[in-house]
Amino acid sequence: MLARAKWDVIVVAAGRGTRMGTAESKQYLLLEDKPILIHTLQLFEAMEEIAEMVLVVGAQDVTRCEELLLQYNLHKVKAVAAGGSERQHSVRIGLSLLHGDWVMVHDGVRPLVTPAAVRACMAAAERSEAAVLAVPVKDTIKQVNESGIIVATPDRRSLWAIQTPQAFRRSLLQEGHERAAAEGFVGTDDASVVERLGVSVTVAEGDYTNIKITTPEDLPWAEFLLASRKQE
Ligand SMILES: Nc1ccn([C@@H]2O[C@H](COP(=O)(O)OP(=O)(O)OP(=O)(O)O)[C@@H](O)[C@H]2O)c(=O)n1
Ligand SMILES: C[C@](O)(CO)[C@H](O)COP(=O)(O)O
Repeated sequence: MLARAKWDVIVVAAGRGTRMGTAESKQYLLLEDKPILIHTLQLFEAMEEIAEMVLVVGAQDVTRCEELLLQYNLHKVKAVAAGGSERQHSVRIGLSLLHGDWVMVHDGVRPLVTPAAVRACMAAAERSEAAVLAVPVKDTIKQVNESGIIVATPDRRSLWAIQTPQAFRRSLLQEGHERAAAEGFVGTDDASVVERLGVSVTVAEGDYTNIKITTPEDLPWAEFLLASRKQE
């Protein structure tokens, strides 16, 4: 039986990609034969659980992205909006354009997320109203002060590297963003604005191939992972 399409997705791609160090914003760099962002959008386009998407991009890229949507037949993207100065602002802009009950937020530069991982995140959110994809950290993580001195070594067993998508009942995410804006809070992920409401956010275990393409060495790694999948 086909799953009911009940999830909407905000794909955020309005960043400048400064850590990548390229003239072209990293979300438009080619991964194999098409832009990284297109890989990401095609993943959700193909999932029957997804009703519609909103794409949030740099103001200068709105027209370009509208043309890409036509070129790649990305019919579920119902709007392309100009983002804000921070990722959180871009999310909030996307959120204002959606009205379904359930919403996921996904980084446009995480093109390698799998449908199975997305489904695990959606299922966890449908149980708890808020869930994020994550993986246990493999390295020892330490807190270091401004002088470069280690001040704490958290127990690694409790540490997870948080990914996207992050999935929520839309009204909850909306409340979190409104509270954060009113209080001037800016976090680095979407769960943080919901945690501030005192809501428990569930972790759904994803996989280590769902990398965020951030710095130059991530590009060959993404190419390798994509090629490896084709051989599976
Ligand atoms: N104001 C912003 C900042 C980031 N993003 C998006 O959020 C995702 C994760 O952000 P990140 O990897 O940090 O991308 P950039 O901000 O572009 O990278 P950098 O910090 O190196 O400039 C990316 O898809 C990015 O385009 C966004 O939509 N709006
Ligand atoms: C949302 C995120 O991908 C979770 O790990 C991460 O916080 C984004 O951080 P960025 O600095 O905006 O890439």
